[in-house]
Amino acid sequence: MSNPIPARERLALAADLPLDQGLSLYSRVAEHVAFAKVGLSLFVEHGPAAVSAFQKLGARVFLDLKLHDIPNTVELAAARAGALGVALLTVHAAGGEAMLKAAVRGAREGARTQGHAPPRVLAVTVLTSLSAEDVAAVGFSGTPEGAAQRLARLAIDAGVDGLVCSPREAEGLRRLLGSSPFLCTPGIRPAGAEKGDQARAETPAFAVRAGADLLVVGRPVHAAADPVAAARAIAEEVSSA
Ligand SMILES: O=c1ccn([C@@H]2O[C@H](COP(=O)(O)O)[C@@H](O)[C@H]2O)c(=O)[nH]1
Repeated sequence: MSNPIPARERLALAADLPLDQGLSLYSRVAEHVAFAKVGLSLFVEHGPAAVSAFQKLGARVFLDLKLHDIPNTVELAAARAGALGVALLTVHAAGGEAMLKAAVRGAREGARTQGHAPPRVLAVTVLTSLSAEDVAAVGFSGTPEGAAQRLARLAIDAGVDGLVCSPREAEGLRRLLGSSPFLCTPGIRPAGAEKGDQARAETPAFAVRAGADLLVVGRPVHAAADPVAAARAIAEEVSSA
């Protein structure tokens, strides 16, 4: 059975490009992709101007800053992000309960001061670039899936709205946490696409069937000979999964 949410609402373009190129690419694929993800490179270079530039194109902005600091610092940063009217904001689950609660509080308060809807705060569990060996080397015990589940439980209990995880972990997180957390999966690679630095990548159809709400795609669209055709093909795969 196909998912009732249109594919466009389930796709985010990772705009990890110079701003002018990111805006131009988003405009071309906007018919298939509702969210533009502003990440570290764009935000370090352009700050809030990068957010407003995508908002002017009609994009819902996913501000992927992966905040990870002491609670007071994260609360202040999340409040500034909330005030920008972003739809989604990321923090690292490994920042711990007090930091996660501070992020949610800050994001809601910042949005309220500007009359915006509060962003969904998403906690990054285990980066999709980490292999099982990397996960062991950074000191997590067990498998990436086990570590993702422990971090996810901590983050959801602290009040975040959703999680960032590999498509490989989405099904287990749905079993553990039910249908309500918003699950966002980067590490999306259409069949045959270059994996690059993504160690725990899967196809769009795999992510949808595993229970992902939002799929993040960057290089498979940027690097395609025809980015619009690539975005359309991913949207069709999402619709028919
Ligand atoms: O665990 C994570 C968390 C965030 N990301 C971000 O998603 C995109 C993926 O881009 P691709 O070019 O499709 O690999 C990128 O902006 C990352 O910062 C992630 O990949 N994994």
